[in-house]
Amino acid sequence: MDPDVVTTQRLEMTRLADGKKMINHYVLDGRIGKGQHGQVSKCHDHLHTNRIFAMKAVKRDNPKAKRERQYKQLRQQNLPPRRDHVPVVDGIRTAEQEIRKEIAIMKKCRHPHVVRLYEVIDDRKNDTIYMVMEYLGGGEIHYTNGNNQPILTVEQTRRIMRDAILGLEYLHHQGIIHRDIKPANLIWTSGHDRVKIADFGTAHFSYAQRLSAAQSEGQQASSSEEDPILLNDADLAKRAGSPAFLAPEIVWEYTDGNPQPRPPVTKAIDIWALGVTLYCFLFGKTPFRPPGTYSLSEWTGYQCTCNQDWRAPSTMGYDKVRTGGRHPPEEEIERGELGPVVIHLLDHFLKKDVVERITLEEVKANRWFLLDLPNPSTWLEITSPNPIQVSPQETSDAMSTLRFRWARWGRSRGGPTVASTSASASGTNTATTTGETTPNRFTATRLETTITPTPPSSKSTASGGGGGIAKRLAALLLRGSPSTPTTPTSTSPSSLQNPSSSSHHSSVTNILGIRVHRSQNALVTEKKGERPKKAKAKRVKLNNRGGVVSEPNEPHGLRRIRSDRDADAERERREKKQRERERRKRAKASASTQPPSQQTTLTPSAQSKGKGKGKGKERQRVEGNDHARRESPSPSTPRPPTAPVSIPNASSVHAPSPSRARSGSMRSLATGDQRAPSPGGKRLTGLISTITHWRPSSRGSLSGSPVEERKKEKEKEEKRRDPKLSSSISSKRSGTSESDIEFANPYRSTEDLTTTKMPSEQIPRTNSQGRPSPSSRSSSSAALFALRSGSSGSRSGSASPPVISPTFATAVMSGGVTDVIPTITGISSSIGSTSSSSFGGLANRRISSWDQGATADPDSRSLTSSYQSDDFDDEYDQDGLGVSAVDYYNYGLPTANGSGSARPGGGGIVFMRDEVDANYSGSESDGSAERDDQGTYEGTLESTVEGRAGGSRYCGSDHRGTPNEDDGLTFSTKKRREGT
Ligand SMILES: Nc1ncnc2c1ncn2[C@@H]1O[C@H](COP(=O)(O)OP(=O)(O)OP(=O)(O)O)[C@@H](O)[C@H]1O
Repeated sequence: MDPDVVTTQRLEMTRLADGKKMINHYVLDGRIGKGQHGQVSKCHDHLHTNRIFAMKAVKRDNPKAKRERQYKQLRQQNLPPRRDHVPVVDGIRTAEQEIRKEIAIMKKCRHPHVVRLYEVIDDRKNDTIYMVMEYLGGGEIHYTNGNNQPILTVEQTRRIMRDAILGLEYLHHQGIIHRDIKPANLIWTSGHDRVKIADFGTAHFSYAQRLSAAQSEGQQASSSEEDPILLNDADLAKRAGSPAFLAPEIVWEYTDGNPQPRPPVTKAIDIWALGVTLYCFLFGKTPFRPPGTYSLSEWTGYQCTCNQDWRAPSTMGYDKVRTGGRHPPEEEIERGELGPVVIHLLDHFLKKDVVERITLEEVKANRWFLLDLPNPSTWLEITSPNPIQVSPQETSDAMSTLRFRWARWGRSRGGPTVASTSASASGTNTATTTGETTPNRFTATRLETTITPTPPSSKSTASGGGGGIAKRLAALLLRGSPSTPTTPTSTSPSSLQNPSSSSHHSSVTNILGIRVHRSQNALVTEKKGERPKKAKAKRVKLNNRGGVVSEPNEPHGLRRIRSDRDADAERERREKKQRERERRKRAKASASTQPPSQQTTLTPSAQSKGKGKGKGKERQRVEGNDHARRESPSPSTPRPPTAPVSIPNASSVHAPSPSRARSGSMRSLATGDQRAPSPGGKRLTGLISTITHWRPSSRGSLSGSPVEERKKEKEKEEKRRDPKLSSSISSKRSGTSESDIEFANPYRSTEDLTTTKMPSEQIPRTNSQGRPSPSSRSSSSAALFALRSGSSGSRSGSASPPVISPTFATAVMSGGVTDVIPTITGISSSIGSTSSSSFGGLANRRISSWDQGATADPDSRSLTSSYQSDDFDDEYDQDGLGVSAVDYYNYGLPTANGSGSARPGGGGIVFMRDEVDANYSGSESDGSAERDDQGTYEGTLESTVEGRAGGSRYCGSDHRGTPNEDDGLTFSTKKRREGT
């Protein structure tokens, strides 16, 4: 309900000196239209003469409407013919009832393509009700020259139709069925730059539809008290509208043979009417009339509507575009020839079978409608009244829930900037074990922006809401008919590097949903509690190996959030690991006798020291690049052996990222570069889902590797020292431990899912020090998080916050949205690295596919195996906050200059990223790279985000919630730990 609609119960009528009539403060400037229910006058505010309105005056007891009702009763006896554009209204309703219904419906509407109601002057002492509306100076759309020839070009038709579709989509989303869509009710604005839907005299409010739409939004449908005069859905079957535009299901009784049962009357009647309108625009006449007739009886018209096919003249539009006939050849449609494509679309508009009729979603995605749009996917998303959402129920079996709040990351870190985020994007994941830069092997695709045809025979749901998830996804992912498949295009380098570019936003906007996943490209971590000196030594060591050192200002340090699932399993793993660790300690003690040359390392890792689980988490402080540079590797420093990895078809597969840090790894959120401040600092709520599921399979994957060799040596040593222990080890090894599991390489079987090869120029380079660029330090668990603000997104205003969309995740994983995350290396890589394997898994709602993605590739296995399951930073965990920073990317309408985005209170996408301190050498001071990271991490988690948007485009926040006045968005996380 538009709260801005004023109801005035006092009417004052004044005659001004110039003879003009003034109603309250509105001075009438003359009549601009007259309809069945009343007349419409132009008027202006007498105090503000530049404020112009349209005032519709409707008599409570409208004699004309009364006559019309009587006339209708006569018509039912098939008596006199009538004009086919004059509305008919079945049912005995008084004029006052009609006008009240119209007012009630208009009060609900606030949309750029729906005429807006400002004020209702309803004085009970007066027999007329006045509706003050926005003034549309362009008048109603004329489409014929009076000789049944079109006067609109095909291009003009498309633009008009696009506006009408948006308006109608909005109405349907509100539960409103217009029932009288026709050219005369589509009115131009003064500049003829926009068309709006008017005349809600016969509109119908469908409780069922509203309910459906509301449910999809997680909102409460308005109560009947709020909508006292709205119709029962049974009224829909009554004939209302203009005869030539009535759908077959409304006049179903005219169908030859009178088939049973009667088809349902739904919002599809508006789509039919829109199809008839389209036909009118294209051909200058209505479609269902016998050839050669200019006027026809209602009965004849209905007969035609129900039983005859429409004809397609050879040309359409004022510009006489060739149509290809009623049934144009398939090849021409597939080729995208304008005429055939439009006829094809019209064919789907005018399906007599309501089930076969096209839906508005499909219409919107039709390539003809998208033709001149600079960015169709953006347009589709931002014009959608119903963003993709998945109910909590839909995700519950895959995820558990954690809530977290936005808080400011304010510790030793400087204010993170988008620039730094951007800078990091050009980097890469780095295989620190080899000391060489490993290119990001992610393949990036973007959602297609080329035009694809409408899916030809999608079913129309009878009373569906604004948009089903599946349909939305289908539209977003496929957006086209099978005959003209979507062609993924590789993301351009620029789109990957510039988050604020328009292309970036264009794709971002195409995805509303939440996807958080854990990447496997963590490199090395620092251990909590480790003394700075040691950390420094580690960094040096890593540098010497060509590793990457984290910057202290790394803004994306979102710490890991513990899943509340698999607690038992996790506990078990911890215990197991503890045992393992103790054993290693012993082994290490014995290994210290070995000459350093024998102590080969593959993956830098660090061994926990002196602390138990939980509290024993170690975290290495990151001190920054400059520091690291000072400690650049000396030429004499030997490089560690290269990990024996081989990646089949490495250039095209989505290689999982290099290894994650074992401990102290953090998760960060990175969102879009800009976000328009939410008005008034509205709270933002959302849900982040994190899928964490790792089976490092390290032993299996590292078979034959130096690490494995080293382990074997250690075990031998242990065996020598402690035969009992070693026997247990060997017996354990003989079993099928998780880490022994060999995973099939999914890339071979899912090559079709890998998309475009990453352009060589995007392959990250090492920096001048021979290290990978700083950006590669951080790996990412990418989280795409749709933030919504305002009433629908606010905690108070919405029954359900935006939720994760597994289907959306699929879109992400399929690479379709990679270009929305151009600058965050980890994110890009993590998405890219898992896209092929995760696609199928997520499509089937199987999160384990993620795990496969992480482990299937030999490279990833060796690297991800360094990831530790219990890598929480206790220092942070104590306060239960797990998120350390967030970057916040807005999506939405590009601003006028095309750079930023301006969607106040709109959405955003959050990328959750695990910070990986790549300088974590993992080696001890003695040079050994101890791997105590052979465990697995499995689990899923889902976090609810609530944020507060203030003003700045980016802000970090202290993970403990310390607000920063300068920051526009703060967040924190409440996470649950388990198993400690
Ligand atoms: N907001 C407006 N701005 C400008 N002109 C308008 C506006 N609303 C209506 N009109 C004009 O007034 C005419 C009649 O308005 P409207 O269709 O609302 O009346 P009606 O009595 O409901 O008509 P109908 O007979 O189609 O039911 C329209 O055809 C249009 O030309």
